[in-house]
Formats: sequence, structure tokens, C-alpha cells
Amino acid sequence: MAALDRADTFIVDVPTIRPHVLAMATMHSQAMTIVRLVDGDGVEGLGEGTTIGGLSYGEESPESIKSAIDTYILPVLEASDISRVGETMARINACVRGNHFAKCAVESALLDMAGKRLGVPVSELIGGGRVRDTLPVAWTLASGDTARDIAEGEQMLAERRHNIFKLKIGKRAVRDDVAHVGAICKALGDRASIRVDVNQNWSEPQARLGMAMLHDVGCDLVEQPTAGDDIAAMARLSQGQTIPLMADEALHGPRSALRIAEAGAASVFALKIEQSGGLFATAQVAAIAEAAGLGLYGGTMLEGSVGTAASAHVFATLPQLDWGTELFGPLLQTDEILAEPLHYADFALSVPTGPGLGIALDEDKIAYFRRDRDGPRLHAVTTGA
Ligand SMILES: O=C(O)C[C@H]1C=CC(=O)O1
Ligand SMILES: [Mn+2]
Repeated sequence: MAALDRADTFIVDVPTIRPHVLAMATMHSQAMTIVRLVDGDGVEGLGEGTTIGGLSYGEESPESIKSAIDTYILPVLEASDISRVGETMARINACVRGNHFAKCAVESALLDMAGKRLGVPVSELIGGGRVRDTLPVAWTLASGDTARDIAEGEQMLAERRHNIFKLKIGKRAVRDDVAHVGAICKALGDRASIRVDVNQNWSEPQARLGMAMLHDVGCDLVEQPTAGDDIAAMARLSQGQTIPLMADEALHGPRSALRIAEAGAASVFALKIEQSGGLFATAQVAAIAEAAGLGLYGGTMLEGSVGTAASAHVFATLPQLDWGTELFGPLLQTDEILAEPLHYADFALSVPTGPGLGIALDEDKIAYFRRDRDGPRLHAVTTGA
């Protein structure tokens, strides 16, 4: 039996190392909603709820994640035995609909505490347990400028940090975007895998043209070219094109995963712990993909180190992770909020080995970056597309 003793939910704004240009927003900083739970024995659990560009990516914002946790989820935790993670999450699911990002942050904190109590990493508490200690990590080239992207890619290859690159497209005309991708494939493509993410910004005819052209210039994968809620269009594209289509925004947990798999609407799933509704739900999405013969990729919502560590623990349980991961979120930020940063080397991220998530916050950094600190504030800065 464990009872909740203290909880703190706060938003942390950390600048990005350069503007990050996506089809729907340009990021200059990242806002992470961190939840810290402490039980009666002083065991602490951490979770993170993070999205991209305020409300421009999905239906939850940093502020709504905090409000859902404080107003509706904490009262459930106060009345629960929080050592029983599955039961506690079932109680939360019974009285809070949707709000997957908020639930994921809380489930992550509960699993962090459970792992610490049991003396095992969170990865041993998910699915069949941990099967790998390192994860291949992609980097997103999204400066908005082709020459700068190529220089950045060269630097990542020289440092042996990344040899998988995702390009954010969908903002410009299809042919201009393909020219940008083609130039990067030509410069880096024999030493790296180049993929694109359209973030739903193409119509079906644009996607038909774009996917065919992208295949011809040497691109390996197209992520969410069209609207995530139009499964029929995704199925037509996925079955009619040679280049593989990866589902991202279309995936919201096991039910949507089953619908997409049944419809043949993707050949790869981008797994995201927040979009799926938590770490357990992500493992269920992965199981559906594996049963359907689909490829797996470990996705990110550009979380900082807490959410990235939680994602890494889930992805470390997957025997087949054919497309690698993109768990580079902490590297996009100017400052690290962990006492000891996550370890990136040789094109891979090391999955933490300590009990729970295996991480601890840097309290000085948190005091400085939390939005509700005293003194001058850095507000999340995001410009529209
Ligand atoms: O996949 C997305 O849409 C979100 C994200 C992942 C990498 C990146 O740069 O943005
Ligand atoms: Mn995506």
C-alpha cells in the first residue's frame, strides 16, 4: 500500500538551440509539463506531458495538461493505493475521458515510483520486459534552410551522433519540398537514411504526387502525409505507393491502431507514449503492429529528458524496432533539466539502467526554468505556420 503525500505539477519553458520549423508551427522554445509525485515513504515519481506548438499539433496544451492533472487526476490519486499502477490508471480512466498526454505523464510518474520500490527499471515493468540497452536515434533537420540542414547533417555524421534524418516538409509547394529533400538525399543519402514528415499537410492528390517523387529522389519513408482522421485516404496511398507510409497523428492508442492495421492504411507505426495514452497503451499499440506485420518506429513529441526516458523504457521492450527511434528531444533544447543528462553516443541513446526511470531532476535548473518561478518569465514562444 502506498499513499500520495505530495504532488507538484509545473510547466518548464526551455529555449530550442535553433528555430525548429514544422508545417504547423515554428518552435523557439519547448514547454514541458512536469509532474512530480511523492508517496508517504518519500519515494518520488516523475512524468512529463509535452506537445508541440501549443494547440497547433494536438488537442492538449501544456496548460490543459497541468489543469487536467491538478483538477481531475490528483483527487483520484489521493484516494488510491498508488503502488498499484494498473488499478490506479483504471480508476483515472473511469472518470477522465481522453486527455492522453496528461494520463501518460501521471502513469509515467507512477511507474517511476513502482520501479524504485521494486528496484527495477521501468522497462522491466512493461510488456515482456527489456530486450535492449541502446536505441538508434534519428535527428530532425528542420532549420527551414537546405544548406543549413546539410551542414547540420554533416556535423551529426562527423560526431557519430545521428545517421538517420527526418525532414519536416508540407509547408511549401510539393515540388519545392521534394527539391529540398532531393538535395539532402544527394548530399547525405549514401551515409544516412532520409525520411520526411508532412504532419498531415498534403491533400490526397498532393500526397500521390509527392510520395512518387520522394521515392525517386531516394527518400526512405513518408510520415503522415495526409489528415490522420482520413484512414481511407491513407489506405489508398499506402497500398498505391512504393515508398512506405508511416502513421503518426492517426494513432491515438490501441483502437485506432487496430483500425489502421485492418484498413492497410500504413506499413509503419510511429509509437508515441503520450498520443497512445501512456506506456502500457504504447506497448499494446506495438503488439497490434507486430501481429499485423507492420514496422515500428519510436516517435517523440519533442519531450525533454523525462518524457524521453519514459519513451526509451517502452521502446527498449520491443524486439523489432526496424525503423529506430527519434528520441532526440533533449538535444534540441539549450539546457538540460536532469542532474545527469541522458547519454547519446555512436548514433544511439543509452536506456537508463537505474530503478524506475533512472533519472533525477537538476533542482537549480527547474527553479530557474519553471514558468511559475518568481521574477522575469520566459514565455513559450511559438509562431504560427
Ligand atoms: O513527429 C512529429 O510530428 C513531431 C516531432 C518529431 C520529431 C520532430 O522534429 O517533430
Ligand atoms: Mn510526425
